[in-house]
Amino acid sequence: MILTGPEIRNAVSSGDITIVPYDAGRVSPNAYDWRLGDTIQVCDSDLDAARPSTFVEKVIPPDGMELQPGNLYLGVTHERTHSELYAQLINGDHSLGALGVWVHVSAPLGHTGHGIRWTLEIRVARRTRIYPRMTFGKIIFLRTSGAIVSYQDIGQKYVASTGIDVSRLYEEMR
Ligand SMILES: Nc1ccn([C@H]2C[C@H](O)[C@@H](COP(=O)(O)OP(=O)(O)OP(=O)(O)O)O2)c(=O)n1
Repeated sequence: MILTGPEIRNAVSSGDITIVPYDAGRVSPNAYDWRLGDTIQVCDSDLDAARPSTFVEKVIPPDGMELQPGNLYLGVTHERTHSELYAQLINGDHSLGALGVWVHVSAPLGHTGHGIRWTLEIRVARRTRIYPRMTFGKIIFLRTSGAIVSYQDIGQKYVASTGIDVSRLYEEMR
């Protein structure tokens, strides 16, 4: 079940959801409107799932950065979110989708117990200028059913994440 905006506000007040920085004005009817962070990693070369990938990190200037179709960009959310109680899903929003911007390629889920600034897998349909701290999408919170398992207790790949994570799939493929 999806949490409504008022329920997100309550959960932030009670500590069941952490959003840092938090702005109550960014709570929408069924979501929290998150922002793009200040840095982005750029990959314009071929990738191999069995090897570490190479990205170049850049600071997004205040007057914006133009993203190119065909490149893969790893961005990061401005906000860190966490909940031991609720699962989270990250997505873009219609305003961004209507510009032809994807905020993830195939990874919407944030596990219970994982406190993160989310890694974004950004692609653009057209050359598109983006800006640091712009509103970039929505995170929704879901009530779970069954015993809660915390991501940080089961030693998964990205548990120590502090920001942008490149794929660590290659570690499984050695
Ligand atoms: N766009 C995304 C999607 C997920 N995550 C974070 C939150 C999740 O709790 C964590 C793990 O996500 P997945 O389970 O989808 O990733 P993997 O299956 O690759 O990793 P693991 O084996 O650790 O579960 O990564 C993220 O930062 N950015």
